[in-house]
Amino acid sequence: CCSKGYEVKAENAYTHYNVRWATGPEDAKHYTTDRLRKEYLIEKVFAPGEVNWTYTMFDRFLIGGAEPTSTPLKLTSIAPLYVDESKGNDGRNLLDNRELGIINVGGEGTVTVDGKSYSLGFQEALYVGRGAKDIVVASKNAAEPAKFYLNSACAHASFPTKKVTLKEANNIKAGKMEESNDRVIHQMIINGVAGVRTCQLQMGITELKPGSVWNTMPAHIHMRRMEAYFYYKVPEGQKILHVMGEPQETRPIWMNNEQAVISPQWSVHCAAGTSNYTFIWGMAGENLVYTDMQLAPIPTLE
Ligand SMILES: O=C[C@H](O)[C@@H](O)CC(=O)C(=O)O
Ligand SMILES: [Zn+2]
Repeated sequence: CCSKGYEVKAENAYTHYNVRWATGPEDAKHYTTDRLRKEYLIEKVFAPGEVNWTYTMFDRFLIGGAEPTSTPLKLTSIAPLYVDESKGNDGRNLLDNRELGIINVGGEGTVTVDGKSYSLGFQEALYVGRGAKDIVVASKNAAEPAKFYLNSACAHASFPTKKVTLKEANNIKAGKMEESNDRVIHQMIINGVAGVRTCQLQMGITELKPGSVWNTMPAHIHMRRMEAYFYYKVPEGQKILHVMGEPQETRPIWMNNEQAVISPQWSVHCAAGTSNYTFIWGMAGENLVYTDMQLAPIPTLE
Protein backbone atom coordinates (compact mmCIF):
# COMPACT_ATOMS: atom_id res chain seq x y z
CA CYS A 1 0.00 0.00 0.00
CA CYS A 2 2.80 2.44 0.82
CA SER A 3 5.61 3.93 -1.25
CA LYS A 4 8.93 2.15 -1.43
CA GLY A 5 11.94 3.95 0.00
CA TYR A 6 10.26 4.82 3.26
CA GLU A 7 10.37 2.96 6.46
CA VAL A 8 6.78 1.95 6.86
CA LYS A 9 5.87 2.00 10.52
CA ALA A 10 2.43 0.58 11.05
CA GLU A 11 0.72 3.26 13.11
CA ASN A 12 -2.30 1.00 12.93
CA ALA A 13 -3.60 -1.51 10.43
CA TYR A 14 -6.15 0.82 8.86
CA THR A 15 -3.96 3.78 7.85
CA HIS A 16 -2.33 3.68 4.41
CA TYR A 17 -0.39 6.25 2.48
CA ASN A 18 1.49 6.89 -0.73
CA VAL A 19 3.89 9.67 -1.67
CA ARG A 20 3.82 11.67 -4.90
CA TRP A 21 6.84 13.68 -6.00
CA ALA A 22 6.48 17.15 -7.45
CA THR A 23 6.72 17.16 -11.25
CA GLY A 24 7.33 19.88 -13.81
CA PRO A 25 5.47 20.88 -16.95
CA GLU A 26 8.41 20.11 -19.27
CA ASP A 27 8.24 16.47 -18.20
CA ALA A 28 4.47 16.22 -17.83
CA LYS A 29 3.81 17.10 -21.46
CA HIS A 30 5.54 13.84 -22.45
CA TYR A 31 3.57 11.63 -20.08
CA THR A 32 1.48 8.75 -21.37
CA THR A 33 -2.06 8.34 -20.07
CA ASP A 34 -0.82 5.78 -17.57
CA ARG A 35 1.97 8.00 -16.22
CA LEU A 36 -0.32 11.04 -16.02
CA ARG A 37 -2.77 9.03 -13.91
CA LYS A 38 0.02 7.67 -11.66
CA GLU A 39 1.33 11.14 -10.92
CA TYR A 40 -1.89 13.09 -10.41
CA LEU A 41 -4.97 10.89 -10.03
CA ILE A 42 -5.94 9.57 -6.59
CA GLU A 43 -8.13 6.58 -7.29
CA LYS A 44 -8.71 5.42 -3.75
CA VAL A 45 -9.85 8.05 -1.30
CA PHE A 46 -12.46 6.08 0.65
CA ALA A 47 -12.63 2.46 1.75
CA PRO A 48 -14.77 1.15 4.63
CA GLY A 49 -12.79 1.05 7.86
CA GLU A 50 -9.72 2.74 6.35
CA VAL A 51 -7.82 6.01 6.41
CA ASN A 52 -6.08 6.62 3.08
CA TRP A 53 -3.57 9.41 2.52
CA THR A 54 -1.73 10.76 -0.48
CA TYR A 55 1.21 12.97 0.45
CA THR A 56 2.14 15.21 -2.48
CA MET A 57 5.36 17.21 -2.53
CA PHE A 58 3.44 20.07 -4.12
CA ASP A 59 3.34 22.30 -1.04
CA ARG A 60 3.53 19.14 1.15
CA PHE A 61 -0.22 18.85 0.88
CA LEU A 62 -2.02 15.80 2.28
CA ILE A 63 -5.14 14.52 0.56
CA GLY A 64 -7.06 11.78 2.30
CA GLY A 65 -10.26 10.06 3.23
CA ALA A 66 -11.46 8.39 6.42
CA GLU A 67 -14.50 6.11 6.38
CA PRO A 68 -15.24 4.74 9.84
CA THR A 69 -17.87 2.01 10.05
CA SER A 70 -18.62 0.26 13.36
CA THR A 71 -15.38 1.33 15.08
CA PRO A 72 -14.00 4.87 15.33
CA LEU A 73 -10.73 5.63 13.52
CA LYS A 74 -7.89 7.70 14.89
CA LEU A 75 -6.20 10.11 12.49
CA THR A 76 -2.58 9.30 13.22
CA SER A 77 0.60 10.61 11.66
CA ILE A 78 2.33 8.79 8.81
CA ALA A 79 6.02 7.93 8.65
CA PRO A 80 7.18 10.56 6.12
CA LEU A 81 5.98 13.32 8.47
CA TYR A 82 8.06 12.50 11.52
CA VAL A 83 11.72 12.68 12.57
CA ASP A 84 13.92 9.74 13.56
CA GLU A 85 13.38 8.57 17.10
CA SER A 86 16.91 9.71 18.01
CA LYS A 87 15.90 13.28 17.15
CA GLY A 88 12.73 13.38 19.22
CA ASN A 89 9.05 13.07 18.56
CA ASP A 90 8.39 15.88 16.12
CA GLY A 91 5.62 14.90 13.73
CA ARG A 92 4.47 11.87 15.72
CA ASN A 93 1.10 13.53 15.95
CA LEU A 94 -0.43 14.32 12.57
CA LEU A 95 -0.90 18.01 13.44
CA ASP A 96 2.42 18.72 15.19
CA ASN A 97 3.33 20.92 12.22
CA ARG A 98 0.06 21.02 10.30
CA GLU A 99 -3.52 22.18 10.04
CA LEU A 100 -6.38 20.02 8.80
CA GLY A 101 -9.62 20.57 6.92
CA ILE A 102 -12.39 17.96 7.03
CA ILE A 103 -15.55 17.86 4.91
CA ASN A 104 -18.06 15.05 5.39
CA VAL A 105 -19.49 13.66 2.14
CA GLY A 106 -21.25 10.67 3.75
CA GLY A 107 -23.72 9.96 6.54
CA GLU A 108 -23.78 11.69 9.95
CA GLY A 109 -20.54 11.43 11.87
CA THR A 110 -18.46 12.92 14.63
CA VAL A 111 -14.95 14.26 14.85
CA THR A 112 -13.49 14.35 18.35
CA VAL A 113 -10.52 16.67 18.80
CA ASP A 114 -8.69 16.25 22.12
CA GLY A 115 -11.91 15.14 23.80
CA LYS A 116 -14.24 17.72 22.27
CA SER A 117 -16.82 16.27 19.86
CA TYR A 118 -18.17 17.97 16.75
CA SER A 119 -21.02 16.37 14.83
CA LEU A 120 -20.61 16.70 11.09
CA GLY A 121 -23.50 16.06 8.73
CA PHE A 122 -23.37 15.80 4.94
CA GLN A 123 -21.30 18.65 3.49
CA GLU A 124 -20.37 20.13 6.85
CA ALA A 125 -16.77 21.12 7.45
CA LEU A 126 -14.36 21.27 10.35
CA TYR A 127 -11.09 23.15 10.57
CA VAL A 128 -8.62 21.62 13.04
CA GLY A 129 -5.70 23.78 14.10
CA ARG A 130 -2.04 22.93 14.50
CA GLY A 131 -1.17 21.16 17.75
CA ALA A 132 -4.30 19.04 18.16
CA LYS A 133 -3.09 15.66 19.41
CA ASP A 134 -5.92 13.20 19.46
CA ILE A 135 -8.32 13.23 16.49
CA VAL A 136 -10.90 10.46 16.29
CA VAL A 137 -13.58 10.11 13.60
CA ALA A 138 -16.70 8.01 13.90
CA SER A 139 -19.94 7.25 12.06
CA LYS A 140 -23.33 7.58 13.74
CA ASN A 141 -24.64 4.60 11.78
CA ALA A 142 -22.23 1.99 10.40
CA ALA A 143 -24.73 1.12 7.67
CA GLU A 144 -24.56 4.69 6.39
CA PRO A 145 -20.98 5.61 7.16
CA ALA A 146 -19.59 9.10 7.34
CA LYS A 147 -16.98 9.85 4.71
CA PHE A 148 -14.52 12.44 5.91
CA TYR A 149 -12.57 14.02 3.06
CA LEU A 150 -9.28 15.39 4.41
CA ASN A 151 -6.83 18.06 3.30
CA SER A 152 -3.84 19.12 5.39
CA ALA A 153 -1.11 21.72 4.90
CA CYS A 154 1.96 22.73 6.91
CA ALA A 155 1.07 25.37 9.50
CA HIS A 156 3.22 27.66 11.61
CA ALA A 157 0.54 28.97 13.95
CA SER A 158 -2.22 27.31 15.89
CA PHE A 159 -5.72 28.58 15.15
CA PRO A 160 -8.92 27.41 16.88
CA THR A 161 -10.78 24.35 15.70
CA LYS A 162 -14.04 25.49 14.09
CA LYS A 163 -17.04 23.93 12.40
CA VAL A 164 -18.46 25.54 9.25
CA THR A 165 -21.83 24.73 7.71
CA LEU A 166 -22.96 25.57 4.17
CA LYS A 167 -25.21 28.28 5.62
CA GLU A 168 -22.27 30.00 7.28
CA ALA A 169 -20.10 29.69 4.18
CA ASN A 170 -19.45 32.42 1.65
CA ASN A 171 -21.75 31.24 -1.15
CA ILE A 172 -20.87 32.66 -4.55
CA LYS A 173 -22.99 32.24 -7.67
CA ALA A 174 -20.78 31.59 -10.70
CA GLY A 175 -21.21 30.81 -14.37
CA LYS A 176 -24.46 30.61 -16.30
CA MET A 177 -26.82 28.02 -17.70
CA GLU A 178 -26.21 29.19 -21.28
CA GLU A 179 -22.50 28.36 -20.86
CA SER A 180 -23.22 25.02 -19.13
CA ASN A 181 -21.45 26.13 -15.95
CA ASP A 182 -24.21 27.45 -13.67
CA ARG A 183 -22.82 26.67 -10.22
CA VAL A 184 -22.41 27.83 -6.62
CA ILE A 185 -18.97 28.08 -5.04
CA HIS A 186 -19.21 27.60 -1.27
CA GLN A 187 -16.11 29.00 0.42
CA MET A 188 -15.99 27.11 3.73
CA ILE A 189 -12.55 26.76 5.29
CA ILE A 190 -11.32 30.14 4.15
CA ASN A 191 -9.47 32.63 6.31
CA GLY A 192 -12.05 35.10 7.62
CA VAL A 193 -15.16 33.12 6.59
CA ALA A 194 -17.42 32.12 9.52
CA GLY A 195 -14.67 33.16 11.93
CA VAL A 196 -12.21 30.56 10.64
CA ARG A 197 -8.54 31.41 10.60
CA THR A 198 -6.06 29.34 8.63
CA CYS A 199 -2.35 29.41 7.83
CA GLN A 200 -2.28 28.07 4.27
CA LEU A 201 -5.36 25.97 3.83
CA GLN A 202 -8.40 26.98 1.76
CA MET A 203 -11.27 24.56 1.15
CA GLY A 204 -14.77 24.61 -0.21
CA ILE A 205 -17.49 22.90 -2.20
CA THR A 206 -18.70 23.73 -5.69
CA GLU A 207 -22.11 22.43 -6.78
CA LEU A 208 -23.22 22.39 -10.40
CA LYS A 209 -26.87 22.88 -11.37
CA PRO A 210 -28.57 20.13 -13.40
CA GLY A 211 -27.61 20.53 -17.06
CA SER A 212 -24.43 22.40 -16.17
CA VAL A 213 -21.25 20.36 -16.56
CA TRP A 214 -18.24 22.69 -16.65
CA ASN A 215 -16.41 23.76 -13.53
CA THR A 216 -13.75 26.44 -13.30
CA MET A 217 -14.43 27.85 -16.74
CA PRO A 218 -12.76 30.13 -17.74
CA ALA A 219 -9.90 28.02 -16.35
CA HIS A 220 -7.04 29.41 -14.33
CA ILE A 221 -3.71 28.56 -12.78
CA HIS A 222 -2.28 29.99 -9.54
CA MET A 223 1.50 30.12 -9.41
CA ARG A 224 1.46 30.67 -5.65
CA ARG A 225 -0.78 27.73 -4.73
CA MET A 226 -1.31 24.07 -5.58
CA GLU A 227 -4.79 22.61 -5.54
CA ALA A 228 -6.61 19.28 -5.31
CA TYR A 229 -10.13 18.49 -6.58
CA PHE A 230 -12.30 15.69 -5.19
CA TYR A 231 -15.35 14.82 -7.30
CA TYR A 232 -18.49 13.33 -5.73
CA LYS A 233 -22.22 13.02 -6.38
CA VAL A 234 -21.23 11.79 -9.85
CA PRO A 235 -24.21 9.59 -10.80
CA GLU A 236 -23.69 5.87 -11.45
CA GLY A 237 -22.41 5.25 -14.98
CA GLN A 238 -21.24 8.85 -15.44
CA LYS A 239 -17.69 10.25 -15.53
CA ILE A 240 -15.70 13.42 -15.10
CA LEU A 241 -13.30 14.59 -17.78
CA HIS A 242 -10.79 16.55 -15.73
CA VAL A 243 -8.39 18.75 -17.68
CA MET A 244 -4.87 19.54 -16.47
CA GLY A 245 -1.59 20.87 -17.85
CA GLU A 246 -0.29 24.27 -18.87
CA PRO A 247 -3.06 26.29 -20.55
CA GLN A 248 -1.62 25.64 -24.03
CA GLU A 249 -0.59 22.05 -23.28
CA THR A 250 -3.66 20.46 -21.72
CA ARG A 251 -4.22 16.77 -20.99
CA PRO A 252 -7.41 14.91 -20.03
CA ILE A 253 -7.84 12.62 -17.02
CA TRP A 254 -11.06 10.58 -16.91
CA MET A 255 -12.24 10.25 -13.33
CA ASN A 256 -14.86 8.30 -11.39
CA ASN A 257 -17.07 9.29 -8.51
CA GLU A 258 -15.16 9.92 -5.24
CA GLN A 259 -11.74 10.25 -6.80
CA ALA A 260 -9.31 13.15 -6.34
CA VAL A 261 -6.72 14.77 -8.57
CA ILE A 262 -3.64 16.86 -7.83
CA SER A 263 -3.19 20.14 -9.66
CA PRO A 264 0.35 21.56 -9.73
CA GLN A 265 0.90 25.32 -9.64
CA TRP A 266 1.53 25.36 -13.39
CA SER A 267 -1.60 23.46 -14.27
CA VAL A 268 -5.15 24.38 -15.10
CA HIS A 269 -7.82 22.39 -13.23
CA CYS A 270 -11.23 22.30 -14.80
CA ALA A 271 -13.61 19.61 -15.91
CA ALA A 272 -16.68 18.68 -17.79
CA GLY A 273 -18.90 15.86 -16.54
CA THR A 274 -21.21 13.58 -18.48
CA SER A 275 -23.78 14.90 -15.96
CA ASN A 276 -23.75 17.51 -13.26
CA TYR A 277 -21.79 16.71 -10.09
CA THR A 278 -20.24 18.32 -7.01
CA PHE A 279 -16.62 18.68 -5.97
CA ILE A 280 -14.43 19.78 -3.09
CA TRP A 281 -11.48 22.01 -3.86
CA GLY A 282 -8.61 22.47 -1.44
CA MET A 283 -5.41 24.40 -1.79
CA ALA A 284 -2.30 25.68 -0.05
CA GLY A 285 0.73 27.76 -0.85
CA GLU A 286 2.19 31.21 -0.59
CA ASN A 287 -0.86 33.22 0.36
CA LEU A 288 -4.54 33.18 1.32
CA VAL A 289 -5.75 35.46 -1.44
CA TYR A 290 -8.48 33.35 -3.08
CA THR A 291 -8.59 35.64 -6.11
CA ASP A 292 -4.82 35.38 -6.69
CA MET A 293 -5.13 33.40 -9.92
CA GLN A 294 -4.05 33.83 -13.51
CA LEU A 295 -6.92 33.34 -15.95
CA ALA A 296 -6.54 31.10 -18.97
CA PRO A 297 -9.14 32.67 -21.27
CA ILE A 298 -11.25 30.17 -23.21
CA PRO A 299 -10.08 31.26 -26.70
CA THR A 300 -6.43 30.70 -25.70
CA LEU A 301 -6.79 27.09 -24.50
CA GLU A 302 -4.97 24.39 -26.45
O1 LIG B 1 -8.85 28.37 -7.09
C1 LIG B 1 -10.09 28.17 -6.96
C2 LIG B 1 -10.60 26.85 -7.26
O2 LIG B 1 -10.03 26.32 -8.42
C3 LIG B 1 -12.11 26.62 -7.22
O3 LIG B 1 -12.66 27.27 -6.14
C4 LIG B 1 -12.84 27.05 -8.50
C5 LIG B 1 -14.23 26.51 -8.57
O4 LIG B 1 -14.69 25.81 -7.71
C6 LIG B 1 -15.05 26.83 -9.77
O5 LIG B 1 -14.77 27.84 -10.44
O6 LIG B 1 -16.00 26.07 -10.05
ZN1 LIG C 1 -7.87 27.00 -8.68
